[in-house]
Amino acid sequence: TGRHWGYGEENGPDAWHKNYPIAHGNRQSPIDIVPEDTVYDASLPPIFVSYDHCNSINICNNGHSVTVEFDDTDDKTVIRAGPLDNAYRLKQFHFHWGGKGSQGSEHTVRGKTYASELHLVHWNADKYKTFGEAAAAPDGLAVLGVFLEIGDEHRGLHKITDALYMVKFKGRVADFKGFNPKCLLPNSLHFWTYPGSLTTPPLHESVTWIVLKEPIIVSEKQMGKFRMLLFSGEEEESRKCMENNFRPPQPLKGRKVLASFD
Ligand SMILES: CCCSc1c(F)c(F)c(S(=O)(=O)NC)c(F)c1F
Ligand SMILES: [Zn+2]
Repeated sequence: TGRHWGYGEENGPDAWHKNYPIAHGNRQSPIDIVPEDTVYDASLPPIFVSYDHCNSINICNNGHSVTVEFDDTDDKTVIRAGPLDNAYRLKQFHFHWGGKGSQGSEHTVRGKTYASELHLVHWNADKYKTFGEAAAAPDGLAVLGVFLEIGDEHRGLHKITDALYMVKFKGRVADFKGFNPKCLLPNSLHFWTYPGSLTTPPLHESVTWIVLKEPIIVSEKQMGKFRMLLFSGEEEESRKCMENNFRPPQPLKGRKVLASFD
């Protein structure tokens, strides 16, 4: 098969444009968020996260990240309001992280990077029939981004890090039922929002980004467990630790970043 995209020297973010020219588009993600340049919009309502009847299905190593998938056949787990005109259904969440210390997030805040970034991926099921259709539409996806900062250990993250051994290799999937990602949200839902894209190929410009200002705190030990995952499958001889699976900030190209707080 052809060279698959990844985060290595040859197939990393700087090479993605060869197979995905949209990489040089006008609404690419992530971006560097400069708080002084954001616009406080008092008319922006808070976001409502309705994750009560949570229904995670499995945890998976897809060779780029570790993802937890949800049953999105009805409106049980949605976010609404904020910059959104519809209810967006939770499809999956995953993480991006570094190799050490506090590099690893995708969005940055005035150049500051965090150790990791959680992405909760939602799709506009009010307007589109399938996730795939929504993923290619300008208002199809809403991704809630949460920064992870190193400090004390995070009780909610334990359930995830304790399950990572089951999906060490690319292609592995394991049952992971009843996990409610609400426990991974910080106290404040103050957010920045801007029109952007997937941060991995196909880099569709279909994401309304909602990035929370307040990080959650996780321990170095918990982050270390993510780095024991492998990019490679069990049958491959080259064992590459899954780390630094983040795309660097992309040009803002005149986009306005709104803030829900002053
Ligand atoms: C279409 C693939 C399945 S869902 C998905 C994903 F798996 C992913 F990794 C990212 S990301 O670009 O890496 N982070 C925002 C997404 F945006 C997604 F929508
Ligand atoms: Zn992501």
